[in-house]
Amino acid sequence: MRNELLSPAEMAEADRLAIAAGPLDGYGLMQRAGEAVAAIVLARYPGAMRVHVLCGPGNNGGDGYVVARLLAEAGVDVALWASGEPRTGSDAALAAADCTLERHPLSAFTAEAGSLVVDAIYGAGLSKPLSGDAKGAVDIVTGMNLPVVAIDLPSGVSDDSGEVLGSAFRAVVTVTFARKKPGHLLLPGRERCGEIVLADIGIREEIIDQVAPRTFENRPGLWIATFPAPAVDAHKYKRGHTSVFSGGPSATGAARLSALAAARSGAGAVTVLSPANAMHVNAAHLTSIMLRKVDAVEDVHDLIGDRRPSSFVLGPGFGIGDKARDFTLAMLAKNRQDGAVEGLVLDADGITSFRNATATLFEAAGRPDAPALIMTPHEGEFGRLFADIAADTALSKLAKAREAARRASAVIVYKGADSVIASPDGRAAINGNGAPWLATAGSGDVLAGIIAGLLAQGMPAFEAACAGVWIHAEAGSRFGPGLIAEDLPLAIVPVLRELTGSAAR
Ligand SMILES: NC(=O)C1=CN([C@@H]2O[C@H](COP(=O)(O)OP(=O)(O)OC[C@H]3O[C@@H](n4cnc5c(N)ncnc54)[C@H](O)[C@@H]3O)[C@@H](O)[C@H]2O)[C@H](O)CC1
Ligand SMILES: [K+]
Repeated sequence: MRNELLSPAEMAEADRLAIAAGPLDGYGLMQRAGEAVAAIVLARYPGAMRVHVLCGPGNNGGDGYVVARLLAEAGVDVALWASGEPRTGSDAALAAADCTLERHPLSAFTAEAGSLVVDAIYGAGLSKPLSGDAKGAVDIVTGMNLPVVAIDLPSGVSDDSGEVLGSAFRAVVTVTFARKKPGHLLLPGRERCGEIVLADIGIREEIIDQVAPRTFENRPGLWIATFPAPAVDAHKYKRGHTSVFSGGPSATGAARLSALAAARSGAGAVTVLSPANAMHVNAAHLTSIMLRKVDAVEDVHDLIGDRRPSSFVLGPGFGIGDKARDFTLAMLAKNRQDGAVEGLVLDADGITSFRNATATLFEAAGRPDAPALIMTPHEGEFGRLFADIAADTALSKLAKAREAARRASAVIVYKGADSVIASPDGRAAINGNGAPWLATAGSGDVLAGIIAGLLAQGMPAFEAACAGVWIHAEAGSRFGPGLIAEDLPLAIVPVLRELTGSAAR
């Protein structure tokens, strides 16, 4: 499955390469785009009394002129509303010339109940907040609650960031071309798109390969090739050993949630590392999961020497301070080559502990052969480590995660309803299968555990993080109402079963 997302620049490049390679020229691509949208309208709304096609001045409007012409040719009652004149010689001007329907100014737009709107005002070229006639049309359509089919993107949604510039349509269906764009998945854009239909307009796979996009929709196709399946001769340590640091006596539950999730995700052995004063509390609640006392940094070294855990989780319920920093740096100082530590998932208090010591953390993570560092900040934690990036309003969530990953030499899982996973090598993925049920206490602890469990089984850090986010979201979405974090480790099992089936194929 192809999961690439195209930035506006990459889409323009694909466009240019496709036109250069032929056989379609720019107007040919536009006609294919218009045909795809008209087919959706006819299939989905066969009974629409009237279709209002709203055309802007650019090529998005050009697609709209094609749609208006094709719908009228199919016998639909079409009203055509135009905002601005296409530039002379543009593909949009050709499309407008081929569409002989009477054109009304968008500033005079009115509609009737029972009609449908095709939004072709702005697409990839949106450059500023909607105003004037475009904003007026959004207000009327939204006020009347008319169904909208958006071409490429609902006008007002940025394809780069998913931001709503001023105001935007809320579409029932958005038809986009060649590949989805980040704005289809990032919030609030995702909510404005409705169902997204991807139409093939003749931009071939080789063209996309030439553009070599580095942004992806987070779906199994992105990482299934590295998804672990136990070998026939598996024994427990061969399936990976994950260790999870516990907090003190009154903060042990988070680590156990992580540990359970790591075990469910397939790590053959999992150990909770507990301070001496919390050993009894932890022991009372653990069965298959092992327990070991770890109070000082020497204990961390001993553990790594003796038991060779391949991945760690530090942060959930751990407490903020020197101990978190010392333990983290001790792990990052190990060499991956020795087969010692593959990686560390730093979450919650583990992240916050470095708010005034970011350079030390980033340097340790950037050392060649250091274990992989995966950080899983939500918005607040992200701002603690990357205050300047967080405050930069010119950057999308995608760009923020990417810049943070590069700076920290870490895989960053920037959590939220539209989690972004970014790798220091420049790859990034946007997650789209989340559900509000996942916003529950302890949910993040489970996510950290799943990622660490996958890491322990040899999955590369970026893929493990992507897979962890997707599996966690899928389990939560399928479970639905009533979900609490305790349910999640078991709820991932059916998801894992399906994935293991597809990995074996
Ligand atoms: N890429 C492809 O393969 C294909 C894309 N198609 C369609 O083309 C649009 C992108 O067209 P473009 O002309 O670049 O941009 P727009 O039509 O979105 O915008 C036109 C123009 O409008 C001005 N503008 C933008 N925002 C505002 C605003 N808020 N207020 C006032 N004016 C604004 C600005 O000058 C823009 O340049 C893409 O989305 C597809 O639908 C093809 O037809 C098929 C192939
Ligand atoms: K549009």
